[in-house]
Amino acid sequence: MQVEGKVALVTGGAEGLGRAFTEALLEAGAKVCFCDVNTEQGESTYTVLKSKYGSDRVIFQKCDVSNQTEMEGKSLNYLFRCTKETFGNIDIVCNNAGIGGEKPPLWGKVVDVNVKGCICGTLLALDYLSTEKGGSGGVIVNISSAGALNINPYGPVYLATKSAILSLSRSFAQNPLACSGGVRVNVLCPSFAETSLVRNISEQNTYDVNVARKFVEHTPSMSPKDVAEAFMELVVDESKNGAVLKCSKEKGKQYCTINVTYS
Ligand SMILES: NC(=O)C1=CN([C@@H]2O[C@H](COP(=O)(O)OP(=O)(O)OC[C@H]3O[C@@H](n4cnc5c(N)ncnc54)[C@H](O)[C@@H]3O)[C@@H](O)[C@H]2O)C=CC1
Ligand SMILES: CCCCCC(=O)/C=C/C=C\C/C=C\C/C=C\CCCC(=O)O
Repeated sequence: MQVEGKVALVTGGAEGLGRAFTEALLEAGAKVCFCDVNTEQGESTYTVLKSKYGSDRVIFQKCDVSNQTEMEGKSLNYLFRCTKETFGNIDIVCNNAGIGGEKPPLWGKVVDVNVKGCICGTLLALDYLSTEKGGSGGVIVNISSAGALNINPYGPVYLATKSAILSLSRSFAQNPLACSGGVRVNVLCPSFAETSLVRNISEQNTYDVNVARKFVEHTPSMSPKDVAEAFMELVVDESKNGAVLKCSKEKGKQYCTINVTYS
């Protein structure tokens, strides 16, 4: 896909990986709407990006991806509508917003943000991108985790949500809604990257926090820019649909094949 002139929507773009994805898309010539629940950080990032890329190429919207109804404030429905109204089309969607939290009552919010937010964002993306519904096709990249391909005793709820994103994306890639509408659906599975999510590992979002921190310390971490490079490959390479791309500091990019049969 030629990214120049295309329109992208990124959730959770105020900082971390979402900000790096937003910048990579802007750098490649796209117009980007990024959203975040954190207005202060979002506005601050917007100020930087606007001065670098121009106010006609980037917009920031406050949005909580776990908000399923218009009544409660800025929902994903609103975000998609606003992006289309501002830029005229949507070609690229990245469902990135995600949080960690293992213990009650936090784990319910983790499911709402990571799973429901990604499902809602994927369904809306199919609606807006599909050629059968007036769109011009395009690509959805959902953000899972390298942990979703394995087990991890310290973050079972977080990793369950990331496994859900993996299955959701691989399944939608073969679904008629996507296939007949010219929409590719790919999933990125990063290992550790230097962001607030990892810096803020605590008793609330991991079991055995000291062991978890040691595990993180001993696993080489990527910069958000490294992860954005892998993300852009899934956007640009039109041969990739249903692709599962793992990336890590030690091994770089690796496409994963998952073979499961029903019998
Ligand atoms: N940092 C890492 O090592 C890895 C991160 N990931 C995934 O990458 C994604 C981004 O994570 P990071 O950048 O590391 O985290 P981060 O905490 O640095 O950034 C996440 C952003 O999402 C926003 N956000 C949180 N809840 C939201 C909501 N309900 N609605 C809208 N925005 C919301 C936050 O305010 C923040 O700006 C997440 O889905 C995470 O699970 C996956 C693998 C590794
Ligand atoms: C090789 C595992 C890569 C996991 C990368 C990832 O998604 C990082 C998430 C970091 C924090 C999320 C917060 C809580 C979830 C808890 C654990 C995740 C794994 C932590 C660990 O010690 O392995």
